Amino acid sequence: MKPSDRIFCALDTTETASAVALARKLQGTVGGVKLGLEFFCANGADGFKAVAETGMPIFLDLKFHDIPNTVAGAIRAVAPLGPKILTIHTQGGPEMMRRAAETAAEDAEKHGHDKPWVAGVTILTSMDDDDLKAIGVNDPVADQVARLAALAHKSGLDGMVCSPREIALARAATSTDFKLVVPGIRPAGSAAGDQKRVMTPSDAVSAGADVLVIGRPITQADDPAEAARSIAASINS
Ligand SMILES: O=C(O)c1cc(=O)[nH]c(=O)n1[C@@H]1O[C@H](COP(=O)(O)O)[C@@H](O)[C@H]1O
Repeated sequence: MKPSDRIFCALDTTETASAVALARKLQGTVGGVKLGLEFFCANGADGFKAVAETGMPIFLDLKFHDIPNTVAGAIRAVAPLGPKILTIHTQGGPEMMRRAAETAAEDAEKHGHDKPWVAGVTILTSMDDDDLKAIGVNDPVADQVARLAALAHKSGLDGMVCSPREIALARAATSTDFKLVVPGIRPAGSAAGDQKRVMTPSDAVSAGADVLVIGRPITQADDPAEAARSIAASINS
C-alpha cells in the first residue's frame, strides 16, 4: 500500500460545493475523504452522493451512540450510500456493537456494496486523563482505551478509532488484522488545536496505524494537495 492510501482527509465543512472541490483537488494524493457530523447534518445523503461522484472512497463518521435497535436502524439508513468506513461509539456496549457489525454486513450485501469497516470510537483524541476523571472514569486514558479495544474486537467490529499514542496497546488488545483508524495526526510544527493526544504521520504509521485521519493540516493549507503530498512523503522517508 502506498503511504498516501492510508490518509483519509476530514472534509469538515457545511458546504457541499467546497467538499466536492476539495475532494477533486485531493484525487491521487490521499486514499479517501471523511465526511462527519458537520457535513452530514447540513447536507445529508445528497451531500454524500455529490462527494461520492468524485470517485473518492468515503469514510462516513457519524459516531453512532444509542441503544442497539436505534444504532442498527441508523446503519441500515446509511447502508445504501456504500461508505468504506463507518463509526459507532464503543461505549454503546457489546450488544450495540454486535448489532451494528451484523447490520452493516447484511445491508451492504443487500445493496451490492463491499462490507464497510465498522470502527469503534474509544476515547476522543480531544480528551486527556483529567477529562476522563471529569466524567467519572478514574482509570488513565490508556487503560480505558485498552479495555474498549478488547471489547470492540470481541463484539465483532472491524476496527477502532484511537489516538496515535494508544496504537501499540490497541494492537496488543486486539489482532493484527484489526483496523486502527487514527486521528490526532499533526505534521511536525503544525498547530494541535483542540487535539490533546497527537503524533506525527510517520510516527503513527511506524507505530502501526492503518488509516490516518487528517483534517486541518491539509484543508487549511494554502495548497491542500501539496500538503497531502508532503505528508505522504514524510511517511515514506
Ligand atoms: O472519529 C474520528 O474521526 C475522530 C475521533 C477522535 O477521537 N478524534 C477526532 O479528531 N476524530 C475526527 O478526526 C478529524 C480530525 O481533524 P483535524 O483535527 O482537523 O485533523 C475530525 O474530523 C474529527 O471529527
